[in-house]
Amino acid sequence: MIQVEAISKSFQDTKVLNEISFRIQKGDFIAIMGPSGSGKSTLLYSISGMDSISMGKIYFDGVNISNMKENVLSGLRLNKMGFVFQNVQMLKNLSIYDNIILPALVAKKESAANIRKHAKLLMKKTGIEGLEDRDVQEVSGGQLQRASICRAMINHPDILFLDEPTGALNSSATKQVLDILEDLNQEGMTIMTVTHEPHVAARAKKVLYVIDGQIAALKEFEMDGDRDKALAIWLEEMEF
Ligand SMILES: Nc1ncnc2c1ncn2[C@@H]1O[C@H](COP(=O)(O)OP(=O)(O)OP(=O)(O)O)[C@@H](O)[C@H]1O
Repeated sequence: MIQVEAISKSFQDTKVLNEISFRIQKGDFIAIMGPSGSGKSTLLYSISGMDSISMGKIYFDGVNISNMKENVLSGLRLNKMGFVFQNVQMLKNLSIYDNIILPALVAKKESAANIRKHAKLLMKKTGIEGLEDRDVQEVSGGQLQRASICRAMINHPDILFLDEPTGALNSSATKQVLDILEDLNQEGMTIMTVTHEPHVAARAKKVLYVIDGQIAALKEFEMDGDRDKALAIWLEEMEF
């Protein structure tokens, strides 16, 4: 689905990504781990076209998006990609429901009835049905993050990008969000998330470990094993 070819990115004189190459296949669930400042978020934002790159190419479904005009790229992001961040970015003057359906209203791909049906389904799936009319300030952090997953999914994206999605959540809210991500992935959604938390990365199928803007190692999990243990052993063996 996405092919990353030798991408580099610099901020002023500092090279933050250094000739990174890899592929994201449909149905992947990839966690990007690595020390603070290693380039994890920059990598996520570069792949998703939110950030420009200095060198290299990124192909999305065979189309080179690294030199696309911003208006074409923003259409691609709206229609094909979903985004979830650590600090939920929702409009405070809209209800939870209106925030969720907003990208669909902007995309204008579906009828109002279909948007409503899809939003209701997503809210049910993520366990936040009944919160439609609440203000953003009237729900918990975990509920708000689940609402942002609904919003990210509303336009039926091909891939979900997440940056530390559980970083601001307590352990039960974290578990709920991770269970949702795992369910979505089992239904076929492709997911890429940045995390520094091993218990989050252990829900993924693959872990990319980034050091100094390069992929230091890649781990593929055996899906039926104890992934928390396998990850801990791998991180220790690799001396990460
Ligand atoms: N807009 C920017 N301008 C200048 N330098 C930047 C900018 N964004 C990131 N950097 C630098 O690029 C490097 C990588 O940042 P990035 O946020 O990708 O790291 P990270 O691995 O996600 O870190 P963390 O785990 O702390 O969030 C850091 O040294 C950071 O200071």
